[in-house]
This record gives sequence, structure tokens and C-alpha cells, in this order.
Amino acid sequence: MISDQMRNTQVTKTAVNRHGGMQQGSVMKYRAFPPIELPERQWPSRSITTAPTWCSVDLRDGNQALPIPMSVEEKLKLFDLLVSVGFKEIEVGFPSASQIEFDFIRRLVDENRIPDDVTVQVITQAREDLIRRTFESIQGMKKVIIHLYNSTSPAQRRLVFGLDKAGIIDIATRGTQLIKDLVPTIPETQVIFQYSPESFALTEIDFSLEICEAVVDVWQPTPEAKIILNLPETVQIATPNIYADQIEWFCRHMRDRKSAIISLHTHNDRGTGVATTELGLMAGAERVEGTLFGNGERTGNVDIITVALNMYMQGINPHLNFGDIDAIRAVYEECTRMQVPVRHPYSGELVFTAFSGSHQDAIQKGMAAWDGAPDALWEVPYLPIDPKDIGRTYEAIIRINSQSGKGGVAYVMENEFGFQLPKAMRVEFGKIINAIADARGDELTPQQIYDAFEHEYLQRTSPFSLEAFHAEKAGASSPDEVVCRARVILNGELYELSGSGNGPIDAFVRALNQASLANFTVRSYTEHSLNHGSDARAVAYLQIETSSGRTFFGAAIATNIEQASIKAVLNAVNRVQATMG
Ligand SMILES: CC(=O)SCCNC(=O)CCNC(=O)[C@H](O)C(C)(C)COP(=O)(O)OP(=O)(O)OC[C@H]1O[C@@H](n2cnc3c(N)ncnc32)[C@H](O)[C@@H]1OP(=O)(O)O
Ligand SMILES: CC(C)C(=O)C(=O)O
Repeated sequence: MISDQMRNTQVTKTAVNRHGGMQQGSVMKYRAFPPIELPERQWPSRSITTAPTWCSVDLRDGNQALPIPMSVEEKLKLFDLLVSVGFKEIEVGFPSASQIEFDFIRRLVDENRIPDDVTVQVITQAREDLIRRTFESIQGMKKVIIHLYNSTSPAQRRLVFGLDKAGIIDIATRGTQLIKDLVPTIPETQVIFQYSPESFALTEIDFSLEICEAVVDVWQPTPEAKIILNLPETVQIATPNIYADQIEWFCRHMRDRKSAIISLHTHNDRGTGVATTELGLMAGAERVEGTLFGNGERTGNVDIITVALNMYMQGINPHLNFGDIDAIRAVYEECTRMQVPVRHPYSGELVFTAFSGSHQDAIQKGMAAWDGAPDALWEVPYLPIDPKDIGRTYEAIIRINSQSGKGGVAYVMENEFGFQLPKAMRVEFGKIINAIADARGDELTPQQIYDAFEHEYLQRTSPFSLEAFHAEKAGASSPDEVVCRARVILNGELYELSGSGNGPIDAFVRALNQASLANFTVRSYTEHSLNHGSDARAVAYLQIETSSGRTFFGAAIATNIEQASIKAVLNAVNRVQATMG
């Protein structure tokens, strides 16, 4: 008979299962991983000072997570890329998994594609047939890392293997022994042995140590011929400090630390793969397995590029070269059919781009202050590293939309088109661009910004236009005076003007004012050349103030600076007319 209480429990469970959704109230479905007892942990006060040994697992863990695993040709291409980036250890596959995996490894050997300073790694489960097949695949290699794994966590022991701890240790030690027995069959190959207690991070720490020491006892490594103990965070279940504690605990409790290389292999389920890896290094590990851009099972493996460039930005040479990140990304995307998200650290399309005004302003000032000397400290706000170090250009740093400000607009005008707008003009033009971006509700391209500049300042040919202008020194009696003659068209009518002043602009302005064609004074004037060589042109920027106190800029381009400045006067006056009528 079912009691009322049981019936109620069943009803509740059915309801939860049918409707799905997150558990409300007390969350009973999950629990925190127990902390590691490590009262005198050292890692929090350590820092990373040197690069670890990097091992790329793109061609194995990355590949096994792809909807369409890579072909032999794709794997070859990615392998060459990994070598060119500088990886000295590369896990090339799971040779017993498929013919493609096997054939790829054979191509590497038969076509002599493995550089002498690169060691390839192959993975196998602790099963005899798979181990033997693995040995077939590596025949003829000079050096290889054979990577044996079996899962050790309580859940996997119970659910996957149906074995107790002794049974799990037996799988690992028998696998190790078989590999050891087979090594003499490939005397031309130097074999390094790697063991992974898969799901290490979910395993009781003393059992992780017990199984690794059992494997060590079989393999018998020495300080000269070390074993690699790879301690994976196969699935992330805790905050990064727990993994760091696990690594430090393990290193401190090992019997023979000097005969082992401690390796990290983290995933990203909680989005903290980089953090766990960095803390794991602080906790004593000396090797890191991961992938480019973090490809891998589920949320991926740790992104080695991020870890390496995080070191680089702290002044540590990572000994991996990501100097052309876009080319690396292109090969990666082609081979894996994965896409690097636009906000991915260092490599995403938008990660060196600022849309917002205050960021743009600070970047523009930072870039202007940075002198580019090799020993100059990079301190451009909002750009943690110089994009050029990884082959990104400065062009896309500042992009303009309605969140942008005058600094960004000025940056685009200068960097894309060579216009050094005066400070006050930036304010005026910034507002014009902001209004356009707001109205369009879209990003403005540099060309659209230039077009707006041209339309607003350079192409103001009515109601005034200039037919001719000539200025010369007044003569010996007034050496500081300039006289000018100008032919100006206003609303289709030609005016012949003359005036004098302390320079051509002053003379022209006086001529316009004396003829009562306009009424203004000049507030500021700047000029610079626009480009060099035979087609050198000059740009003039001129700010006028009307009798009512309003100011307007005009700008003009011409092959000589005098022409540019006189046209800029009329362009400014035309803007007054267009605005005030
Ligand atoms: C965390 C990781 O990334 S580990 C690497 C995982 N990578 C891959 O699995 C990719 C390649 N794998 C494959 O191609 C296949 O799984 C193969 C070739 C390895 C094995 O194939 P199959 O034997 O057909 O299937 P399958 O993988 O399901 O085998 C499961 C069996 O292996 C056992 N097993 C799983 N892992 C191991 C291991 N490391 N050592 C020994 N036995 C293992 C399981 O307990 C299970 O045994 P059971 O059949 O008695 O229940
Ligand atoms: C085999 C091990 C190292 C692995 O891939 C993992 O734990 O993710």
C-alpha cells in the first residue's frame, strides 16, 4: 500500500519532471564539491613567472568533440599550424578509434612530417586491443608520448565500470604494464609515458594519489626519465581554488615528485578553464594541455591562446607565437568548422574595438602618447595588449555608432583619412555624426563619416562661391600689410572685392565685411598638409564667429594653403547661411 506521504512525493516528482525548469526553494539536486583539507596552501601567494610546457590536444580532444571530425588532410593542415605556432608537444589522436586517426598518424611518420624538436602524443584506453593498435600506429617514430587514461571518480567507478577502487587501479596498472612490456618491441622509439586519472577533479584526492602511485610503481620513472601525470578537470564542478588545492595537495603528497611532470588538462563547463589552469600552475604544475580557441568537449578545453597571451601581457614570454592570430583563426575555422565568437579573448573580431565615447577618447589619447619604442610600456587604456603584437591592425579599434563620441570620430578622421581636426571642431563634428548615427540606428563606416564631413564642411558652395583670389604684400611702406582682390559669386551675382589686412585671410574677411556681404570675425585657424609627394594637398580649418556670437567651422582642401584657407572662409559662411538663413 502507498502511504499518503509517498503518494505526495511521487506527485511532486512527476510534476517537476513533467514541467522541467530549475528546482525552486532548497536546491537538493546538486551539492558543492567538498573543500580540500590544505590549511597551509601556498598557491595563493605564488605567481606565474615562466611558461609551462604546452601540449596541444586539438587533434584529439578537440577533434573528438566535432560534429564532423577532421579528415586526414584537415588534420595535417592543423598539425602544421600547431608546429608553426611553436608547440613542442602535440597529441595527434586516438589511433585505435578510427581508420582516419590511424592513417593520419601513419602519414606523419611515413612522410617524415614531425620536426625533431616536436614530440607527438597518442592516447589510448587501458584495453589490450586498443593498446596494441596504438603501438602499430607509432612504428618508426623517433619519440612519442603514450597517454593512457581511465576514469577514477566515484560516479564513473560505479556507473561506467561497476568496479570498486581496487578494480579501477587494476585497469590502470594492467594497461601500464602492457605498455611497458610493448616498449621493447619498438626499440628505435623513445617512449615517454603519460597517465591520466580521468575525472581527477571529481575523484577523492587520496584515491587519485593512490592510483597514480600504483601506476608509478609499475612504470618506475626516474628524474631523468619522468612520467607525465596529467590531472584533468574533465568536467568542471567547483570554483578554481578547489582545483588549485587539489593540484597542490597532490604535488605535496607524492612520494617522488622529482620523477614526475605534473600536467593540467582543464575544460570549461563553468566558464573558468583559464582560471583553473592559471591557479593550477601557481599550485605547482609544469605542463598544460589545451586547444586553440578552446575547442573541445561540451564548452571546450581550456583555450591555450588565452592562457599564453595572459602570460605575455604580464611580461612573460609564452614561447608560442600568435603574431598572426587572424591567419591562425582562419586555418582553425576551416579545419574544425567551428567559429570563434566575436568576444573571444584576444582573437574575437570585436575584442580590440571600442564603440563607446569615453573608451574611444581614452584610447585615442593613449595611442597618441605611446611612442612605440621597444622598451616603452604599453598603457593604452582599454587595450590590454597592443593589437599589432598579434597581427591585428589599428583600423578596427574605434568604430562609430550612436554610443560614440568626438574622440572616436576624430580618431577615424585622422587614422583613416589623415584629417587632424582642431579640438573645437571635434565637438561640432562629433555632434553631427552622433545625430546621423542616432537617426540611422546603425554603425557608421569610416567612409560614411568622411562623406558626412565632406557634405558638411567641404562641399558648401552656395550661396557663396569663389571665382578668383589674389593676395600680395602691400609694399615697402606697409611691410606687414597684405592686399587682396577677389571675385566672389553670391546667389548667382558676381562681386569684385578688395581689402587689406595682416594676411590673406584677414584681408579677405575685411573685404567681405566692408562690402556688407557678411558680418563675422575669425576665431581660429589651423592647417596641415594632407599627403606627400606630387599630389600634396593642404587642408585648412577655420572657425568664424557671427555678430550674434555663434561659431561655425569651415574646412577646405586645395593644392596650395592660401586657396584652401580662403575657400574655408566661404564654406564657413555658407554653413552660417544654411543654418541661420
Ligand atoms: C575524457 C576523454 O576525453 S577520454 C577520451 C574519449 N575519447 C573517445 O572516446 C574518442 C574515441 N573513442 C572511440 O572511438 C571508442 O570509444 C573506442 C574505440 C575507444 C572504444 O570503442 P567501443 O569499445 O566500441 O565502445 P565504448 O567506448 O563505448 O566502450 C565502452 C567500454 O570501454 C570501457 N572503458 C571506457 N574507458 C576505458 C578506459 N579508459 N580503459 C578501459 N576501459 C574503458 C567501458 O567501461 C566500457 O566497458 P563495457 O563495454 O564493459 O561496459
Ligand atoms: C583523457 C583525459 C585527459 C581527458 O581528455 C579529459 O579528462 O578531459
